[in-house]
Amino acid sequence: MSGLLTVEGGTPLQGEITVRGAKNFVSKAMVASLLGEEASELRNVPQIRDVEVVANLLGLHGVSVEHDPQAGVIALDPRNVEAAHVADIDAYAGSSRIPILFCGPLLHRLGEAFIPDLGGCRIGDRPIDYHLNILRQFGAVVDKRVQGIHISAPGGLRGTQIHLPYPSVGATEQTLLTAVRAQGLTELSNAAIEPEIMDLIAVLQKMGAIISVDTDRTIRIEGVDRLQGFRHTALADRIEAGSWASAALATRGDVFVKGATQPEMMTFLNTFRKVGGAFDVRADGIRFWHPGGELRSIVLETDVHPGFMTDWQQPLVVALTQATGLSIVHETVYENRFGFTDALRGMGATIQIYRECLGGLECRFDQRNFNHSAVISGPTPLRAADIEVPDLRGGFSHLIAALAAEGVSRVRGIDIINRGYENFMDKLEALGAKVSLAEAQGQVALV
Ligand SMILES: CC(=O)N[C@H]1[C@@H](OP(=O)(O)OP(=O)(O)OC[C@H]2O[C@@H](n3ccc(=O)[nH]c3=O)[C@H](O)[C@@H]2O)O[C@H](CO)[C@@H](O)[C@@H]1O
Ligand SMILES: C=C(OP(=O)(O)O)C(=O)O
Repeated sequence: MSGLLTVEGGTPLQGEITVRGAKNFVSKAMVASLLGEEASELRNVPQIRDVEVVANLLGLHGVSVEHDPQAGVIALDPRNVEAAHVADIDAYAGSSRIPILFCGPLLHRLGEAFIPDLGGCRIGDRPIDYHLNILRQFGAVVDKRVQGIHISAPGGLRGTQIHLPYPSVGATEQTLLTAVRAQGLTELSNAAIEPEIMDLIAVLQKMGAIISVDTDRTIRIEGVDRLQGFRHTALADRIEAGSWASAALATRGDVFVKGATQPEMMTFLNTFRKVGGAFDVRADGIRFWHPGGELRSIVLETDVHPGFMTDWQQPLVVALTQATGLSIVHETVYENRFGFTDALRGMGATIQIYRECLGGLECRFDQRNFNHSAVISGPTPLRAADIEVPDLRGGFSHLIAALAAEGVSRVRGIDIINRGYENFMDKLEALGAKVSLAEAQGQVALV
């Protein structure tokens, strides 16, 4: 789906949509299948670009992948894993951040790997220094090339003690996926403990791994000689659920998000309630709605789990433009995640961005030249505009703003949104949004 999206705003989103498995878990579980000596099966898999990219990368490595997108089932058979040709793999440069997580499994299976340059959202520098240091600590040899990285483990991989400078999600997953079959014990301190990581640990345990998680962010992994396949149902995508919740709030709507689950969304739900949103947790999902009256401004800091996650920040900021008073948002996870507010200002929002830390959390960006705090003054009516989607969550936020704005907006580059939001055009239609898609050739298709 490429092209231009026309959005006639001003209609509250109303109805029901379904959210399936988490983008930030499913792709990692697919990589974990490489470690098994038998086939694995993953359920509740959403039809999003990141899943497609990882399926293709696994295919290039000889994994047989059978995907039933409708049923959300993916079967992965890694029994014939082989090194992929560099040229083929390189075609995936810039496609997502997941290739870096192939290192550990491929080193165990083949003794070497080639990793293309990474993609993902440009919301900061996103270095991979933790990943490479971790791999070196396990005994890997890292050879950075002009494009991509070649990695080998001539002496095998041995368990080690790792302390993360920051509880990075990817670096924690890197450690898990490498340690489970390394020789001996690995201890990881200051680990990330996001629900998606816990679900990955559940998958690895099903495969035969021995992993314990302490309350002080220490994860211990006892390496084992072999792992089997797994059967697992992915946890729900709490980012997508939070995004639709924010869309309901910003458009004064009422959306039942089937599949959304409470435990992983506790922090979001608290914030949603403080802003003045209403929700009802049901057995099969969560209903989110604007109860009428004014929304309240809040002070918010993004943080690692169990804090308010950074990926919820961008959609919620759009709703905050409709809250009365001054809201303050301190982004402590990424140094450059407020670029999307330029377009919101163009639509009438009053948002100022600051280099200073406007919050009390310890922040790596203090006294550095990063625009990582925002002050939002509301409520301000939003007006339609022409918008270019900058990244996944920023793009969805622009879509929310267009839906809340009076008039007809034109949103370009919506393809990026497919990376993390399954069938979002169908969902918008189900919620009564007035949207139409003009394909690249200029044809307009009503949805
Ligand atoms: C595919 C996926 O799961 N993406 C999620 C994952 O990204 P990802 O795993 O890339 O995010 P990390 O948790 O690793 O990044 C957190 C912070 O650590 C820094 N860092 C990270 C690694 C490193 O080697 N060096 C370094 O400095 C990053 O620049 C960032 O400032 O977690 C993020 C934080 O919840 C989410 O926003 C992303 O949606
Ligand atoms: C930043 C995100 O993802 P990625 O790490 O895949 O870029 C996101 O999902 O908001």
